Amino acid sequence: MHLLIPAAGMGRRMGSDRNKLLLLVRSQPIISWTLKAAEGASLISWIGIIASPTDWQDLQTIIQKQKLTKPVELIEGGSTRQESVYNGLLALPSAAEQVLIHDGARCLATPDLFDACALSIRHHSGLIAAIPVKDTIKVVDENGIIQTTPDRRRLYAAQTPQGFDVKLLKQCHAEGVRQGWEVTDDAALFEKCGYSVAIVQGEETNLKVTTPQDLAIAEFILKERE
Ligand SMILES: Nc1ccn([C@@H]2O[C@H](COP(=O)(O)OP(=O)(O)OP(=O)(O)O)[C@@H](O)[C@H]2O)c(=O)n1
Ligand SMILES: C[C@](O)(CO)[C@H](O)COP(=O)(O)O
Repeated sequence: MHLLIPAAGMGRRMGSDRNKLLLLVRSQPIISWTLKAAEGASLISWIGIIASPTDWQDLQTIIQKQKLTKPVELIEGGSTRQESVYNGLLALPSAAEQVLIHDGARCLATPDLFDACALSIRHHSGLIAAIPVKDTIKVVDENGIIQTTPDRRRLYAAQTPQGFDVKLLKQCHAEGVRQGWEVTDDAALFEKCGYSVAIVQGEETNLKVTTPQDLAIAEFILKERE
């Protein structure tokens, strides 16, 4: 199974002056933890890291240090996650029929979660890891006044890995460019094109390291795993 790791973000919400994926958690860059999990997944055979060329040298050093046994390629990122993933899809080896996409910033995902998604893609052309939401969610208007309270039993928080049939996802990205759709995950493009997307049980600890608080939580979770 081919895996694409979007890693070309700026980390604005982290308030960092460099790509947040190069920040250290338990003395290792965030991206190293993500790569370690991908390396540990038995069904992943190829890894593409989508990143800004300014980070390629640092990434090469990290890859070499980790002595990964799986082939790793660097692919140029875009100005949004959506653009970065599309670049990644276009750079996949021609043999790739299905793909998993996993945020570099979700460095706590386990090898088991990658494998569960890789197994499930055999039965679905689109899937995402997701977990039921724990809070009551409110939909508000532009003035911050609550409009509705959706039934929580039908609400899931989207995570990655997300897995797709490569041909279909490429079509959906191309349609997204034509229509000017701006989305925050690949499942949204699949949904907009009318394809169904299944849910694979995600992991509560599979947080996306977005803010300094997340960095502290990731530090704690990784320490607990030692
Ligand atoms: N142009 C972009 C933007 C984001 N990403 C990647 O998409 C994932 C999820 O994005 P997010 O956590 O929002 O990362 P940033 O864009 O770096 O954060 P922010 O929105 O706070 O700037 C990250 O692994 C990030 O590196 C990417 O590959 N290309
Ligand atoms: C793909 C994702 O991680 C699912 O939760 C998320 O949508 C990434 O988007 P972000 O808005 O850039 O955090």
